[in-house]
Amino acid sequence: MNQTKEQRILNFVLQNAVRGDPCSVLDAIDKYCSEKEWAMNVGNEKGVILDKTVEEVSPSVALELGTYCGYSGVRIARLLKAGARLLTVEFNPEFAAIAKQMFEFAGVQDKVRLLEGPSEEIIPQLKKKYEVDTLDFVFLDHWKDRYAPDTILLQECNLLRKGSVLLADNVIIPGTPEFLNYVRNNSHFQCTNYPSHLEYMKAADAMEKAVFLG
Ligand SMILES: O=C(NCCCCCn1ccnc1)c1cc(-c2ccc(F)cc2)cc(O)c1O
Ligand SMILES: [Mg+2]
Repeated sequence: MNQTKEQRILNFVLQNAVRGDPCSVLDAIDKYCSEKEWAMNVGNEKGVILDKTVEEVSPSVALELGTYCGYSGVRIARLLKAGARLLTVEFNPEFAAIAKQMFEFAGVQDKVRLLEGPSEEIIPQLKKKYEVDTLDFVFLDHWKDRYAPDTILLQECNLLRKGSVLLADNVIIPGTPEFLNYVRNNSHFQCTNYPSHLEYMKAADAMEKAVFLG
């Protein structure tokens, strides 16, 4: 049976990175996806914006929507303080299986909980089933037309508190117009745009930070 691109990425990591070293995992994925096959990881340029935001927030409970191969999950988890945790949501079972192995190889599996399924089903379960009170940090990187409805759903489920930070990938390409309009015209959010580039490409992209004001 032919391998998928995501399996090829994982195999490259298993053969070229160092088990238990998250940075070597990130470097291996970036090397493979810039030299061999493009893939939709947040990448190293936007990854630095993600790092700085996570370090600023120093979240106890973080949520990621859109796990893919686990690149941004490893990126976030490697920066979490002792006892802090990342919940990451992936709809695609093949991607989830790859990401699970990626987290284990990187040695961050104890900090990360991978939740398989549609975000609109999982978000309403976070409080009771996953023992979440409120979310300190949310990284949005899933279907671009789900960013806005899921941001509304997070508020409806009382998962945001004064100061909760949302960081959205791809607000230029593929683009998230509905989300940008929603948070930028909403007095309950304080927004900041971070211009960057599409992962592994020269095309312009950007990230948007939206701080919930309560
Ligand atoms: O579609 C993206 N991500 C969502 C993938 C499916 C999520 C499934 N899921 C997980 C949880 N709930 C649902 C994405 C796309 C691109 C891109 C950019 C240019 C181009 F020409 C082609 C593609 C770049 C990204 O950085 C992206 O993130
Ligand atoms: Mg993305």
